[in-house]
Amino acid sequence: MTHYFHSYPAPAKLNLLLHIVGKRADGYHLLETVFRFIDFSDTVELSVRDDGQIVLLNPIDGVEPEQDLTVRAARLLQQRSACPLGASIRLSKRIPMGGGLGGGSSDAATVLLALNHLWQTHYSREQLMEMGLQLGADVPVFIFGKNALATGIGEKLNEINLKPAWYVVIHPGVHVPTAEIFKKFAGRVLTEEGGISIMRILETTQQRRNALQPVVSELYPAVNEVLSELKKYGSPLMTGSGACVFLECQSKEEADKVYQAMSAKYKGFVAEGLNSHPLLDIV
Ligand SMILES: C[C@@](CO)(OP(=O)(O)O)[C@H](O)COP(=O)(O)OP(=O)(O)OC[C@H]1O[C@@H](n2ccc(N)nc2=O)[C@H](O)[C@@H]1O
Ligand SMILES: Nc1ncnc2c1ncn2[C@@H]1O[C@H](COP(=O)(O)OP(=O)(O)O)[C@@H](O)[C@H]1O
Repeated sequence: MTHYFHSYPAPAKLNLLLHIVGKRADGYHLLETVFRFIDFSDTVELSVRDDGQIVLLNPIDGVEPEQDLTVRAARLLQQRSACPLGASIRLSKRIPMGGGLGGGSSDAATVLLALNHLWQTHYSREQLMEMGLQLGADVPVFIFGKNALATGIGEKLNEINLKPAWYVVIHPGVHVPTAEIFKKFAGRVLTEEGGISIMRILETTQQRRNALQPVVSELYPAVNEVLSELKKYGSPLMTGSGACVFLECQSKEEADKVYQAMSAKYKGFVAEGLNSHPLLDIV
C-alpha cells in the first residue's frame, strides 16, 4: 500500500447573478446563473489504496463520512469504473459550509477529477460532469473548469469571460438550507430581467439580481443586515441560496478597505476572481 498523498485545490464559487426562469416536473428549478471561481479554496489530499477501501481520514463535524461529498464522489467513480483501487482522503476545509460558496460540490468535483487521473479511469470531462450532476446541481461547473453562464438546473454550461475583480465575502453566521429556500421561493415569478442580455446585466453590479435573496433576507435577518452594511460601499449580492453575501470591487486595495471596516463585526475574507479553475489543464 502506498501512503503518498497528492494535494489538490477545491476553489469556492460565487453566483454573480441568479435568475429563476422555471420549474421542472421533478421540482428542480430552472436557473440562469453566472458562476465565478474565486481564489479561496479547500484542499483535498488523496492517496491511492490497493485494498479498494474509500476512507475519509478526518470527517467533518456533523457530516457522516458516508454522506461526505468527497466519499460519495470517490464511490461513484469506483462503482462506475469497477476500479479495484481505493483512496484515503484528507480534507482541509476553509470554505464555510452551507454558505452558497459551493464548497462541498467543489470538493466532490476535485475528487472526481483527481481520482480519474490517479486511478487512470480515463473518463472525459463531459462524462465526469454527468457523474458529478448525480451528486449535486453545482458539481458540473467545477469539472467544466471555466467561469460559466449556466442554464438548466445549473448543468448546461457556456464559458463566459469576466473582468478582473476582487470580492469581499461576508458570512452572516447562519446556515441556509438550499432545498428549503427553493421550496419557499415556490410561486414567486421572474424578475424584470427576462429578455435582457446577461452580458449587459454583468456590465454593472447595480443590475445584478439573485432571485433567492428576498426569500433568504426575509427568513434570516442576519443576511439582510450584512446586505445593508455592505450597501454603504456599493451593490452587494447574496451568492447561491445564501447565506454569504459579497461585494465586487475593482482592486484589492478597495476590497481590503471594505473588509477592514466590516471585520470588526463580521467574519469573512477577500478573494480574487479567477479566470478558470486551478485544476483546468492539470488533471
Ligand atoms: C443554489 C445554487 C446556485 O449555484 O447554489 P448553492 O447555494 O447551493 O451553492 C445551486 O443551484 C444549488 O446546487 P446544489 O447545492 O448542488 O443543490 P442540490 O444538492 O442539487 O439540490 C438541493 C435542493 O435544492 C433544490 N434545487 C436545487 C437546484 C435547482 N436548480 N433547483 C432546485 O430546486 C432541490 O430541492 C434540491 O433537492
Ligand atoms: N465535503 C463537504 N464539504 C462541505 N459540505 C459537505 C461536504 N460533504 C457533505 N456536505 C454537506 O453539504 C452541505 C452543503 O455544503 P456546501 O456545498 O459547502 O454549501 P452550499 O451548497 O451552500 O454552497 C453541508 O451543510 C453538509 O451537510
